[in-house]
Amino acid sequence: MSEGYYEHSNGNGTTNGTYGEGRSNAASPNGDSLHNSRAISPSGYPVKTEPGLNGNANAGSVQAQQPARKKLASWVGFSNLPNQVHRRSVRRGFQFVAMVVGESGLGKSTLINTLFETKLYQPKNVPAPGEDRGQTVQIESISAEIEENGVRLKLTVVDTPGFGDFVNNDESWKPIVDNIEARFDAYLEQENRVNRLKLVDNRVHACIYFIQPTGHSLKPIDIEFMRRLHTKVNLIPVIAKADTMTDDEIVLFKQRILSDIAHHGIRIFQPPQYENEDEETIQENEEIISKVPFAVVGSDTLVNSPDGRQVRGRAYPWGVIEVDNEDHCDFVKLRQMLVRTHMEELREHTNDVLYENYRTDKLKAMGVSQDETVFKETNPAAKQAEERALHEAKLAKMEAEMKMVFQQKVQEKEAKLKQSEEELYLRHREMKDALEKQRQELEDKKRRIESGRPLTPEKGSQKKRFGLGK
Ligand SMILES: Nc1nc2c(ncn2[C@@H]2O[C@H](COP(=O)(O)OP(=O)(O)OP(=O)(O)O)[C@@H](O)[C@H]2O)c(=O)[nH]1
Repeated sequence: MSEGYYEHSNGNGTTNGTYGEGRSNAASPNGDSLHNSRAISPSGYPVKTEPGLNGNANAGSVQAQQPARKKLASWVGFSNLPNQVHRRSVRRGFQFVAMVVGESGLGKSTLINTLFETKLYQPKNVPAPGEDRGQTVQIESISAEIEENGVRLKLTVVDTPGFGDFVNNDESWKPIVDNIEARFDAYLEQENRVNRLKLVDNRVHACIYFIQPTGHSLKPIDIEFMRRLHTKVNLIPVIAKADTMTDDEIVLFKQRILSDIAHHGIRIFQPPQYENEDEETIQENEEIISKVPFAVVGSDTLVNSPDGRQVRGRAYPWGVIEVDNEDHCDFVKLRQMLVRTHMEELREHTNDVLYENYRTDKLKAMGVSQDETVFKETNPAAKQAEERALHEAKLAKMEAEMKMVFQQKVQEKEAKLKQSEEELYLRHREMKDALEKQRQELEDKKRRIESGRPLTPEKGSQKKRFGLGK
C-alpha cells in the first residue's frame, strides 16, 4: 500500500517521514499536529520551522547524527498510526474550557450559544435598577457534554459577570487571574499525585475577550486586562455586536485595536503557520489571521431572510444580518478557528507554553530546582571520547601514585640494606681486628718458642731466681 520511507527521529523531536497513502486527516483535519516540526517563538507561539534544522534551538549542544533514510520493501503498517490516535481520542473524548470576559450586555452568552449551537446559557435575570449587583467580579462555570458524529466534547464555559460593571474597575482583572491560576494549581496537584492516569483538564484553553463596539480604540480596562492575562491564557479579542458598526468603521476600529495591542506588547492567540502545509491550510490560516480581532454578531434565533431562507441572524428594518454569512460578520472565521481548526492547538499551547511557564515559576518559587545539564543533548561519540579521556586521566593519576609508592619503598629498602651493610662491615672489621690480634699473639708465641724463652714467664721461678741470687 505505502511506497513510503521512514526516518529515525533526528533527535530534535521531529520526524520528516510522510504518511504515504495511509495518511489520515481524521485525527487532525490538516494533519499538522501529527507530522510537522514545531518551534516556540520567544513570544510563546509556534513559528515556521525548517524540519530537521531546529537543532540550533539547542545552540551549544552537540549536533545529533543525521537520520538514516531507508526505503521500505513492503507495507509495515505504521502509516495507520494517525487512525489509532484518532480512535483513542474519540474513545476518551475531549475537554475544552472557554472563558468569556467583557462588560455586561455585550452578547457573551448569546455568542457562546451561537458557537456551539446549543442553549448552554439560559436568559439571565438582569438586576433591576438599584438592585445590588454584588461588589466583585464573579466566576461562574457551566459544563455540558456535546456530541457530534460520535465525538464527545466536554465543554465548559467560564463566565465572569460583573467585569467592568463597577464604578471602580481597577482590579477587575484580579479575580479572573486568580481563577486561571487556581485551575493551573489544580492541574499541577493532579500531576503530582501517585496515580496520574485520569487527569481532569479544567485549565482555561481560550479566553474570548469582548471589546465594546465604540469605534474609538481600546479602553484602559481592556488594555489592563489583556496585559495581565496574556501570559496565562490564549487571548482571543472580539468586537462585540459588530452589527452596530458599518464595514468601514469596523476596518478602522480593527486597525486601532491591533496597533494598541502591539504598542502594549500584548500577545494574542494567532493561528500558527507551519512549513510543508498544503496551500489550502495556509490560505485558511491567512484568512483567519486577517480577521483578527473578529467582528462578531451573535444570535441563537432563526429569522427569515429577504430571499425566504430561515437563517440565524438579527432582523432589522433595513434588512437581516446573518450570523453564518462571512460577508456579514467574522463569526464563521471565529468558529472555524476556535472549534474546527485550532481547538487542539489552543489546548496544546495552553499545556506546552502557558501552563509550563506557570509551573516552572511556581516550582522555582517553592525552591525546587533542577540540573539543566541532564537535559543537554549530547553526541554519543563525543560522550564516549569524554568518558575515555576521564578514564585515561584516572589511570594516569593511579599510575603516578603507584610510582611514588614504589619509589618510596625502594628508597626505604635501600636505606635498610645500606644500614645492614654498614653493620656487616663493622662486624667484619671487628672480627678482622680480633683475628689480627690473635695472629700477632701467635707470632709472638712462635718467636718465643723459637728463641727458647718460656712462653709465659712463671712468677714462682722468677722469684726463686731472684732469691737464689741473694
Ligand atoms: N445588536 C446585537 N445585539 C446582541 C448581539 N448579541 C447579543 N445581543 C443582545 O444583547 C443583549 C445581551 O446579550 P447577552 O448575550 O445576554 O450578553 P452578556 O454579555 O452575556 O450579558 P451578561 O450576561 O449581563 O454579562 C441581548 O438582548 C442580546 O439579544 C449582537 O451581536 N448584536
